[in-house]
Amino acid sequence: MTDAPTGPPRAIALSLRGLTKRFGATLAVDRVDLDIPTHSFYGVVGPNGAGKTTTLSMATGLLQPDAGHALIHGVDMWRDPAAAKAMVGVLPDGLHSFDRLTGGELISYAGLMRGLPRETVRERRDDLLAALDLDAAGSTLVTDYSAGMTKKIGLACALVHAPRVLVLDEPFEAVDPVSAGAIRRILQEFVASGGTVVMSSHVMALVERLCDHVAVVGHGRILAAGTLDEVRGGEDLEARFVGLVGDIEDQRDLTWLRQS
Ligand SMILES: Nc1ncnc2c1ncn2[C@@H]1O[C@H](COP(=O)(O)OP(=O)(O)OP(=O)(O)O)[C@@H](O)[C@H]1O
Repeated sequence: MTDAPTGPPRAIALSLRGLTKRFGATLAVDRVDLDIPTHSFYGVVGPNGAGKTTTLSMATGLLQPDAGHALIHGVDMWRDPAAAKAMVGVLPDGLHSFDRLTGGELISYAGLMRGLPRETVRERRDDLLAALDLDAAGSTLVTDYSAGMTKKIGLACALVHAPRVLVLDEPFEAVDPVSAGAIRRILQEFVASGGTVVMSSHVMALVERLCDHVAVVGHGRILAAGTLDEVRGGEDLEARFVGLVGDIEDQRDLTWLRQS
């Protein structure tokens, strides 16, 4: 018996091999292997402290791994960081930016740092501020931004050099529903036009709605990874997630909180 034809294998946009990171006694990421196909919208989910941010930080050149490799379209992030980083846009967790710049200046700075011509930077800055509904805030200092606005300006900085792969840590956290809709549209168009999005999130419904692939991370390891349907295995993602990472073990009642 032969297997049904599945079509040619998709190229890999981001490949992690044996990625490992320890902080003192904590093994935050433990020999992670993961392949993220090109043109996928890939969700990374896991409980608090599972190792998502540490993994994504190593994959994008923000944190040096103790062991292992991260390849962006075949280019090793830690052997050839300039070439690898040119292909990635990153929205880190808790953006530490130059918050005495205005939003517009911050996008321009990101574009110039990426080597774009001034005129291109100007055009893209204005396009991004409009697309993310930040025109009015473009001349406000980032230090005066709300959490959601800071997230949006971080996303604009990640997009300005038109990367092939976007790696986003909790892009929808603290973002209002209208802005979330704008971000969703931008990301969906990015994937439809050939880009790859990797996004961590705690919101299972959002991952089910947006992502075509998902990895579940727990205790620094990949517990399940594949297409959304493969990982769900007929359940909804939340049920599968709880099944994989385990329910909270100590279900102690806070009886002292009861009012009567
Ligand atoms: N700079 C650091 N120094 C010490 N320990 C760290 C550091 N960064 C992360 N850790 C630890 O590594 C583990 C993984 O943390 P990480 O932030 O990657 O998890 P996460 O899955 O992104 O969590 P969350 O969903 O809460 O953001 C945790 O135990 C965390 O306390």
